[in-house]
Amino acid sequence: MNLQDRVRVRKVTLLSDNWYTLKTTSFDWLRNDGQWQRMNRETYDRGNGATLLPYDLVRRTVLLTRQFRYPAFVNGCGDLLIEAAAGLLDDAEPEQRIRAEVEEELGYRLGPVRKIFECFMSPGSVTERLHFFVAPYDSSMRIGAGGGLAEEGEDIEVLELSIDDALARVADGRIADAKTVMLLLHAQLHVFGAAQR
Ligand SMILES: Nc1nc2c(ncn2[C@@H]2O[C@H](COP(=O)(O)OP(=O)(O)O[C@H]3O[C@H](CO)[C@@H](O)[C@H](O)[C@@H]3O)[C@@H](O)[C@H]2O)c(=O)[nH]1
Ligand SMILES: [Mg+2]
Repeated sequence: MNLQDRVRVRKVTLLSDNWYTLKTTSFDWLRNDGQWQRMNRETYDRGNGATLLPYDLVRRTVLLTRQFRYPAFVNGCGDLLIEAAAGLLDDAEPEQRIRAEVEEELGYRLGPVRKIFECFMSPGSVTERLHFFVAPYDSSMRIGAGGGLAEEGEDIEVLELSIDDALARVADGRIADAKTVMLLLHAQLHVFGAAQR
């Protein structure tokens, strides 16, 4: 049965329309046992995003960012967060947006990029679909210091790590951002791993 035939939306209420939007929706769901069940779910809509891991196969390095994330801080994170460069699409194409974001945050103008997958990062409450990319980089692509847009409150450090150091930080929890862990494990298996075989 088509999913559209299992959901009957009754009422959508806008709870917050400040920076992004938060809604609560009352709907009926047709359960597997054939019964209709009434539900309420909140959805936080901040649009879709893209993220990218630049890698250097010769030097066995990757480029990451380090920045303050208030929602992580308020949930007990006592350090700046190490993350892959990422940004919201603002209705642009994912590849075009992530290229611009890598220039702003990392200061590199990339050549070809490769899409690897797209994922819902928190599908119980956040609508966002995140597009994942990897791309080779080298020093000739560096066009600036990166750091993000200060006028938007971005205060980003650029971090170049060996892939082994980055993976060690995933293992001991110093890298704890989901998109970044996903990209690094992908790179271990399919980028650096493939290059060794
Ligand atoms: N004033 C204000 N500014 C905000 C607010 N929330 C975000 N911003 C600003 O909005 C901009 C968003 O920056 P981007 O680089 O486009 O996005 P991002 O925050 O890095 O998000 C990326 O990472 C997220 C977390 O991993 C991803 O969820 C997201 O898809 C994206 O890839 C930043 O300048 C940030 O300071 C807010 O509530 N108020
Ligand atoms: Mg960003």
